Amino acid sequence: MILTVDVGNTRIKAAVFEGDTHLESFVFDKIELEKKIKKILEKFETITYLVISSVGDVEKQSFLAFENQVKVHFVSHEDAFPFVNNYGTPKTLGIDRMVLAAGATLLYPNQNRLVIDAGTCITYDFIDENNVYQGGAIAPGFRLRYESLHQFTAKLPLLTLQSPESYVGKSTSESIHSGVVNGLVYEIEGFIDEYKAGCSKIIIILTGGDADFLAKRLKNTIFANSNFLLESLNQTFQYKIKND
Ligand SMILES: Nc1ncnc2c1ncn2[C@@H]1O[C@H](COP(=O)(O)OP(=O)(O)O)[C@@H](O)[C@H]1O
Ligand SMILES: CC(C)(COP(=O)(O)O)[C@@H](O)C(=O)NCCC(=O)O
Ligand SMILES: [K+]
Repeated sequence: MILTVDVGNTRIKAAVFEGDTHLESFVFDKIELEKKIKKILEKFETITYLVISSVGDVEKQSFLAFENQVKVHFVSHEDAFPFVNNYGTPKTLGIDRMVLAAGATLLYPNQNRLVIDAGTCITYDFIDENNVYQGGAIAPGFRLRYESLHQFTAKLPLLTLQSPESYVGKSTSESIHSGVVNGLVYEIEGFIDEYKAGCSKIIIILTGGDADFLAKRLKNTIFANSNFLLESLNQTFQYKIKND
């Protein structure tokens, strides 16, 4: 049994797997990390591995504290990955993006794949039909957009995510919601159209904390799975074990 943990820039997600079976998921903040992991390990006594993908600023020691109970593995650029990496700066490619690309490669073999992860940032990752990771894009996510409008202006209030009534905002609040939500939806649609124009067939996977909110608002029918990173982490680790 494996406990996978994804440390993002907003929050921590974790899931327990037995082989390919996803048993339970958890979401928590950085300050609760050790307490939550301890509880999960108590609940699932047969967990043997703790597998971590981290792009956030959590101390490794918080995980190493469990080394007397389980084997601890931090996914790194040195691990075996099932794709050829054609990124110009492979060492700076986010480990979460590597894991998403690995999951897409293993779960949807030999086809063009675009993974869109809507979290703190919106990341786009393209793996072509020859299993070559080609790159993608990084853009601000919802919260970063709302916060930057407030932070870098004198007059704009800080709002939280809300569906706009229309693309024509009739007040300051409506204008902000339209700009942030419709803007991001149009941006994602634009990228999808661009990728679709560039390849005959492509599978698109949408994940991250805002995947469900976005999926409802996108014209394109795409596969939304908010657990895709954790499932990919499980697949990536199994691949590493077989290929080391
Ligand atoms: N309970 C929640 N707490 C915080 N963010 C949430 C929650 N539910 C949904 N979200 C949305 O998910 C986003 C974070 O997504 P996530 O994929 O967890 O980010 P990251 O991997 O960068 O930490 C937030 O910006 C927010 O819009
Ligand atoms: C782009 C990211 C900040 C996304 O983080 P997230 O939204 O998942 O918290 C992360 O993948 C990262 O730190 N990347 C390094 C730069 C790169 O991928 O090229
Ligand atoms: K992301």
